Amino acid sequence: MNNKPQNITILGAGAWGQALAHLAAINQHTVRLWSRHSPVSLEDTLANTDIILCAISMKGVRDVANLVNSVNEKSLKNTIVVTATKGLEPYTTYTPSQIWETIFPHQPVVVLSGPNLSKEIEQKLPAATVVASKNVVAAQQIQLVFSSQQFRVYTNPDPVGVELGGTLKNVIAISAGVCDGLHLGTNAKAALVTRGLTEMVRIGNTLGAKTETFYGLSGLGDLLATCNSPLSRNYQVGYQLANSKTLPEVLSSLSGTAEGVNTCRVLMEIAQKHSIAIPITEQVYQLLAGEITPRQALDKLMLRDIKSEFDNFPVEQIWSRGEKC
Ligand SMILES: NC(=O)C1=CN([C@@H]2O[C@H](COP(=O)(O)OP(=O)(O)OC[C@H]3O[C@@H](n4cnc5c(N)ncnc54)[C@H](OP(=O)(O)O)[C@@H]3O)[C@@H](O)[C@H]2O)C=CC1
Ligand SMILES: O=C(CO)COP(=O)(O)O
Repeated sequence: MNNKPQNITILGAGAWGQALAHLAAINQHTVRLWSRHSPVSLEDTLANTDIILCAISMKGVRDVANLVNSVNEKSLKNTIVVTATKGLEPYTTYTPSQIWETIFPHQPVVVLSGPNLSKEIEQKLPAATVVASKNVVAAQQIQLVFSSQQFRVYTNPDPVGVELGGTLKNVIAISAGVCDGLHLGTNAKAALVTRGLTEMVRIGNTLGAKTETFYGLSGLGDLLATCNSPLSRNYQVGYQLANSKTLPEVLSSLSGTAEGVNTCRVLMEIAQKHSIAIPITEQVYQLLAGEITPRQALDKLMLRDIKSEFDNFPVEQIWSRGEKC
């Protein structure tokens, strides 16, 4: 394993790109930060790079990946691509890593995702994350690059699960913001987040992710961070909608990207296609579309048909085993 300082190019100089640049610099790596407004060309920025890390918002990932491919295809032979975006592409429903893998089929692609609110990382507070790849060696290499006293990095062999955890929780974080904005209390919030995790697992399983990944840092961990912190932009969207702001008003005052807004639309397409029940996401979708009020969304969730808690574990099964208590 190569523990030498690496040349890292970070694509995207927003909140997350800058925080990751800080984390990489702790271990003496050479970091170049690029955005579409950079004075230095992408070609020059990518010269001799060992690692490309993408922290571009979902809407720009494909364009930027194509740009990287067009300017520097040959010299990227041994380069590891790391993706840190948390979103889904409309129409294709691809995750960011699937876009990178399609455009760079011969490069190792690593997903980096976890409970990582960039404002806390900028304050040098401790955090943990997950790096996941089909290429174990590449994931271990990225683990070495970023591990420090401030940032604890775990590997995971389920890149789709790790990526989807970070992406799907954004929609639930919007609903958690609504819950707090309406002052619905701790019981309601616990119920919402727990049932939200069930929705994440249902979608994740359909898209090929492992259930246990959603109970780790990149799933439950990130869900807890974003559903409980006013630093989360997605949480802020929900909180402010519950305080009578319109979506355009919220988005125009928000610093940075709230990916959950677009992810929610893509999830509705996926759920319809595969007949997956995602009641919380559905209410968030209707709320974002201005079709219902936060109170109406709450009523709809509370008055759904009563059912067993677990999809594949009906309560009748437990009772028939004599475990009723
Ligand atoms: N902030 C956080 O705490 C975390 C964020 N993330 C994820 O990282 C991603 C980026 O988030 P964050 O840095 O906060 O967002 P910001 O809005 O702060 O930054 C977004 C970056 O993406 C670039 N960008 C946006 N659209 C395009 C495009 N069409 N073409 C090229 N570049 C584009 C922006 O460039 P420009 O300035 O030119 O618009 C900017 O560099 C998101 O997917 C987010 O979910 C993941 C973990 C933590
Ligand atoms: O993904 C994040 C923390 O892990 C950042 O959340 P927001 O995009 O909601 O700010």
